[in-house]
Amino acid sequence: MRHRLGGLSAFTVAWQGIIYAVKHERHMKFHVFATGAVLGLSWLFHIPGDRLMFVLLAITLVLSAELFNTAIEKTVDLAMPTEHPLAKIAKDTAAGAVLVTAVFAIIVFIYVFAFPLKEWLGF
Ligand SMILES: Nc1ncnc2c1ncn2[C@@H]1O[C@H](COP(=O)(O)OP(=O)(O)OP(=O)(O)O)[C@@H](O)[C@H]1O
Repeated sequence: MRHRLGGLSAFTVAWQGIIYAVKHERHMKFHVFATGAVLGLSWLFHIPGDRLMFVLLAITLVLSAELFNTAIEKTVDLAMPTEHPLAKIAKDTAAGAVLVTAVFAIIVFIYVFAFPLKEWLGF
Protein backbone atom coordinates (compact mmCIF):
# COMPACT_ATOMS: atom_id res chain seq x y z
CA MET A 1 0.00 0.00 0.00
CA ARG A 2 1.38 3.40 -0.94
CA HIS A 3 0.46 6.58 0.92
CA ARG A 4 0.59 9.96 -0.72
CA LEU A 5 2.89 12.44 0.99
CA GLY A 6 0.02 14.98 1.12
CA GLY A 7 2.08 17.77 -0.43
CA LEU A 8 5.07 17.15 1.84
CA SER A 9 8.39 16.27 0.28
CA ALA A 10 10.24 13.07 1.18
CA PHE A 11 12.83 15.27 2.90
CA THR A 12 10.14 16.96 5.06
CA VAL A 13 8.64 13.68 6.29
CA ALA A 14 12.12 12.28 7.01
CA TRP A 15 12.92 15.43 9.01
CA GLN A 16 9.61 15.02 10.92
CA GLY A 17 10.72 11.48 11.85
CA ILE A 18 14.03 12.77 13.20
CA ILE A 19 12.31 15.57 15.17
CA TYR A 20 9.82 13.05 16.63
CA ALA A 21 12.66 10.79 17.84
CA VAL A 22 14.62 13.69 19.34
CA LYS A 23 11.53 15.05 21.15
CA HIS A 24 10.11 11.77 22.44
CA GLU A 25 12.95 9.24 22.75
CA ARG A 26 15.07 9.55 25.90
CA HIS A 27 18.09 7.79 24.35
CA MET A 28 17.92 9.91 21.20
CA LYS A 29 18.05 13.06 23.36
CA PHE A 30 21.23 11.74 24.98
CA HIS A 31 22.77 10.82 21.59
CA VAL A 32 22.09 14.32 20.23
CA PHE A 33 23.61 15.89 23.34
CA ALA A 34 26.68 13.60 23.03
CA THR A 35 26.96 14.49 19.32
CA GLY A 36 27.07 18.21 20.17
CA ALA A 37 29.66 17.62 22.91
CA VAL A 38 31.91 15.48 20.68
CA LEU A 39 31.71 17.94 17.75
CA GLY A 40 32.56 20.75 20.20
CA LEU A 41 35.60 18.81 21.45
CA SER A 42 36.66 18.09 17.85
CA TRP A 43 36.63 21.83 17.11
CA LEU A 44 38.38 22.68 20.39
CA PHE A 45 41.21 20.19 19.83
CA HIS A 46 41.54 20.86 16.06
CA ILE A 47 41.01 17.15 15.29
CA PRO A 48 42.48 16.49 11.80
CA GLY A 49 40.19 15.55 8.89
CA ASP A 50 41.04 11.83 8.70
CA ARG A 51 40.26 11.31 12.40
CA LEU A 52 37.21 13.56 12.19
CA MET A 53 35.81 11.18 9.56
CA PHE A 54 35.86 8.38 12.17
CA VAL A 55 33.99 10.66 14.57
CA LEU A 56 31.40 11.52 11.90
CA LEU A 57 31.05 7.82 10.99
CA ALA A 58 30.43 6.88 14.63
CA ILE A 59 27.84 9.68 15.03
CA THR A 60 26.06 8.64 11.83
CA LEU A 61 25.95 4.98 12.87
CA VAL A 62 24.62 5.67 16.38
CA LEU A 63 21.96 8.17 15.27
CA SER A 64 20.83 5.93 12.39
CA ALA A 65 20.65 2.86 14.66
CA GLU A 66 18.61 4.82 17.21
CA LEU A 67 16.19 5.98 14.49
CA PHE A 68 15.79 2.38 13.22
CA ASN A 69 15.31 1.24 16.83
CA THR A 70 12.51 3.77 17.31
CA ALA A 71 10.89 2.68 14.03
CA ILE A 72 11.02 -0.98 15.13
CA GLU A 73 9.66 -0.18 18.62
CA LYS A 74 6.71 1.73 17.13
CA THR A 75 6.01 -0.96 14.54
CA VAL A 76 6.07 -3.69 17.20
CA ASP A 77 3.78 -1.65 19.50
CA LEU A 78 1.38 -1.22 16.57
CA ALA A 79 1.40 -4.90 15.61
CA MET A 80 1.61 -6.38 19.11
CA PRO A 81 0.34 -4.09 21.91
CA THR A 82 0.24 -7.05 24.33
CA GLU A 83 3.19 -9.17 25.46
CA HIS A 84 4.62 -11.64 22.96
CA PRO A 85 7.99 -13.43 22.88
CA LEU A 86 8.59 -12.37 19.25
CA ALA A 87 7.86 -8.73 20.14
CA LYS A 88 10.50 -9.02 22.85
CA ILE A 89 13.04 -10.51 20.42
CA ALA A 90 12.36 -7.76 17.85
CA LYS A 91 12.79 -4.96 20.40
CA ASP A 92 15.80 -6.52 22.14
CA THR A 93 17.71 -7.16 18.90
CA ALA A 94 16.97 -3.60 17.72
CA ALA A 95 18.33 -2.32 21.04
CA GLY A 96 21.33 -4.63 20.53
CA ALA A 97 22.09 -2.90 17.22
CA VAL A 98 22.22 0.45 19.03
CA LEU A 99 24.54 -1.05 21.63
CA VAL A 100 26.94 -2.35 18.95
CA THR A 101 27.19 1.11 17.34
CA ALA A 102 27.60 2.74 20.78
CA VAL A 103 30.55 0.44 21.56
CA PHE A 104 32.12 1.46 18.22
CA ALA A 105 31.54 5.13 19.12
CA ILE A 106 33.29 4.66 22.49
CA ILE A 107 36.28 3.00 20.78
CA VAL A 108 36.47 5.89 18.28
CA PHE A 109 36.21 8.41 21.14
CA ILE A 110 39.15 6.80 22.96
CA TYR A 111 41.20 6.54 19.72
CA VAL A 112 40.62 10.18 18.73
CA PHE A 113 40.42 12.03 22.06
CA ALA A 114 42.58 10.08 24.56
CA PHE A 115 45.82 11.87 23.58
CA PRO A 116 44.42 15.44 23.21
CA LEU A 117 42.51 15.09 26.49
CA LYS A 118 45.63 13.74 28.24
CA GLU A 119 47.69 16.71 27.01
CA TRP A 120 44.94 19.20 27.91
CA LEU A 121 44.65 17.80 31.43
CA GLY A 122 48.46 17.95 31.77
CA PHE A 123 49.20 14.24 32.29
N1 LIG B 1 5.02 -6.41 23.37
C1 LIG B 1 6.05 -6.85 24.10
N2 LIG B 1 6.17 -8.18 24.37
C2 LIG B 1 7.21 -8.66 25.10
N3 LIG B 1 8.20 -7.89 25.58
C3 LIG B 1 8.17 -6.56 25.36
C4 LIG B 1 7.10 -5.96 24.61
N4 LIG B 1 7.31 -4.63 24.54
C5 LIG B 1 8.45 -4.41 25.20
N5 LIG B 1 8.98 -5.55 25.69
C6 LIG B 1 10.24 -5.69 26.48
O1 LIG B 1 10.46 -4.50 27.22
C7 LIG B 1 11.68 -3.87 26.78
C8 LIG B 1 11.47 -2.39 26.77
O2 LIG B 1 10.56 -2.06 25.75
P1 LIG B 1 10.10 -0.56 25.45
O3 LIG B 1 9.12 -0.59 24.35
O4 LIG B 1 9.67 0.12 26.70
O5 LIG B 1 11.40 0.10 24.89
P2 LIG B 1 12.61 0.78 25.68
O6 LIG B 1 13.79 -0.14 25.54
O7 LIG B 1 12.16 1.14 27.07
O8 LIG B 1 12.87 2.03 24.80
P3 LIG B 1 12.57 3.54 25.16
O9 LIG B 1 13.14 3.79 26.54
O10 LIG B 1 13.29 4.26 24.08
O11 LIG B 1 11.06 3.64 25.10
C9 LIG B 1 11.97 -4.46 25.40
O12 LIG B 1 13.35 -4.43 25.09
C10 LIG B 1 11.43 -5.89 25.55
O13 LIG B 1 12.39 -6.70 26.20
